[in-house]
Amino acid sequence: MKIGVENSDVFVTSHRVSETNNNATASAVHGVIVRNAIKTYGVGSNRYPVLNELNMMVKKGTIYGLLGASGCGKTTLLSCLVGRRSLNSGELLVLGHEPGSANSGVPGPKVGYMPQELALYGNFTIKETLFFFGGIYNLKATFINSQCEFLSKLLDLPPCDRYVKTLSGGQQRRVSFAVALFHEPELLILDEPTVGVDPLLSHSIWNHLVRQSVDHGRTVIVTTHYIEEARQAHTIGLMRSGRLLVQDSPENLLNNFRAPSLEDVFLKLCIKDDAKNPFDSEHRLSSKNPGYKIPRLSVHRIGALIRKNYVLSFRNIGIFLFTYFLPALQASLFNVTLGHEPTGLRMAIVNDELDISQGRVCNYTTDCEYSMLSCRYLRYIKDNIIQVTGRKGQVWGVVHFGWNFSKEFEMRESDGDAAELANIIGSQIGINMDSSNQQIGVFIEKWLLEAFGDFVRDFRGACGNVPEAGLLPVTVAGVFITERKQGLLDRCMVAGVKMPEILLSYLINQFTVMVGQTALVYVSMLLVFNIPCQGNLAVAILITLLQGLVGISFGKLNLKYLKIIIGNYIFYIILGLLISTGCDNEMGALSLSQASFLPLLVISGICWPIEGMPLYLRKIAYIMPLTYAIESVRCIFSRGWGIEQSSVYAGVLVSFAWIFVFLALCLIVARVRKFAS
Ligand SMILES: Nc1ncnc2c1ncn2[C@@H]1O[C@H](COP(=O)(O)OP(=O)(O)OP(=O)(O)O)[C@@H](O)[C@H]1O
Repeated sequence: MKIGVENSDVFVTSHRVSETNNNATASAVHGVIVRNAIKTYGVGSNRYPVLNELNMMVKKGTIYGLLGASGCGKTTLLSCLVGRRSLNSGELLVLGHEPGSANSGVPGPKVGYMPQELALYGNFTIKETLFFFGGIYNLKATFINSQCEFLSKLLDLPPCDRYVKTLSGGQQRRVSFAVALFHEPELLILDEPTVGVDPLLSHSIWNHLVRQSVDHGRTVIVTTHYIEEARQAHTIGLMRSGRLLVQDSPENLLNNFRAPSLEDVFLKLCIKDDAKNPFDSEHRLSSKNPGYKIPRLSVHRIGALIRKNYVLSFRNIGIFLFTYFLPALQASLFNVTLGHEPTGLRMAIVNDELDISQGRVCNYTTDCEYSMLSCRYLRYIKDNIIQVTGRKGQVWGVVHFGWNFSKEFEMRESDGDAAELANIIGSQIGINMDSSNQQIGVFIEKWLLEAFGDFVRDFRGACGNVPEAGLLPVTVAGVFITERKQGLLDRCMVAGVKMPEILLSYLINQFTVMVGQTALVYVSMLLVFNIPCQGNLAVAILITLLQGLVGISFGKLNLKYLKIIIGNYIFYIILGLLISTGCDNEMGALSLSQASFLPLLVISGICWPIEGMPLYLRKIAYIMPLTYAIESVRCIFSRGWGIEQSSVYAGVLVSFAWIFVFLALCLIVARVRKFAS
């Protein structure tokens, strides 16, 4: 018999969808009930319907074969059934509950899902794969082992210690099939399990499904493009353009349509459907957001995720070791490359005071004698400057002494305020600098001035005068320079894993790695580079660990005689999680992560003091996650300040605040993406 359901024609003989049916009664008989399901993709003018008032009833303990052309919406329907997507409107009951509702067990242990894509970890062995999902379902090792043995024989799997990535395509699909059914769920949802497998395997998969339903009373929904193989299903649903054209037993379909094959039935239905109204129901779409339920975290699921993360990390031991030692390596590299005074800077010395007849030898006395004072001054210039004679070769500048420098200097000393201008000019040391490199120029000028101070101090002392009286009335204090990663996910989620559990497991894994990284950084800084910590080292380590939750950055602190480089990780791991939550692929996440690193580094005052930025940028700089943290560590290391100082506790508070902000954003982005897709 034929029943018209609103504007979609659905032929129902064995099951009639009655709106007056009591849900409880229907659920007792039906494993899955779908009523008036509407699902759209896209937003605004790009919004298009994929499920169009679809109605479907799957009796408990039966096999339902969902057939339809590519793109008709089968996978979308299944993903709504397993709770990975939400309907825009309509009613969905799986095992008597709305998917995702409390105690529904869907997603969770009541459903076994085999997605279209492989959705297995290639670096896991078959056994590790089953143990990982077993951990998520909280199954005992003895049960997993016995199932592993049983399914190996049943599905003719390769030895359990073989890596998934080394298996053939057909073998991988059998492992994926084993993962869907090994925890013996009430409901099996299989998205094209027989695609790309040989007819023999396809036959054995169907035989197994029949046994699962007949012998164990399990409900099975299976999609396939191969219409004839679905003859073994109890019910067949023929889907087209987001609607079910018909659902009935294969025998009834063949009889009712007087067709020799199911393909012919489908063909007749399609021709009939084409004569009907075109697919357009957009005007009836309503928006229904089921709202966000705060999921309960499970220790065994988090545990399984953490073990999985560790196993996968250690399988890529090269990359793991690289990332583990990277902060210490980078910190060391920063320490050996940045902040040191430049050496080997060539300066040309043009000394006209030297006597050509005496071979221009630069001799001087240490007495109070106004003779060859230019040579006496030159001996105080730091070894960082290489003095070369004449103006030959590549030099950073020229230091020039007049022919009568010592005498002019003496006259200027004795005449004081009465000294003549010519005399003053004659007693000057001429310095001409190549100003193409500002930092080097600053260093050289500073050293030449320091040398002059030392020279005056020495000479005046030798003459019995107050040494400091001849010094320039300027002191230069310490200069501060502050320098600081999807089917698999779906499968885990259908198994009951919650987004916060995934985030938490990553945080725990990364945190343990980070503790080792931090230890290495501190050992190299304190013991190898002998950077002293004037304050409480524990607070500095706490800030580093808090900051470290998201990657690596460096803070370089240079105070007069010391340099400190600290690796910061926590902040960047969370930033990485946030980026990967919002990205569809690893390359996108990596690119975003890299792209965000440098701006963050620059704006946090690591490369250049914040005080040198425009005022509007300073305000932004101060709310950046690294700014206060670096300042705190600097205050602890160089000033010896404690946690009671606002500059120190601000770093701790700001680090905590950013961790919570980013974690909250990760969950919001994951939620928005679920509803947008
Ligand atoms: N995340 C998505 N965002 C936007 N459109 C999507 C998304 N997923 C699927 N679609 C579109 O929805 C339609 C139905 O896709 P779906 O995967 O449900 O079809 P299907 O019947 O399972 O196809 P196949 O048999 O080829 O797997 C297709 O037009 C597809 O391009």
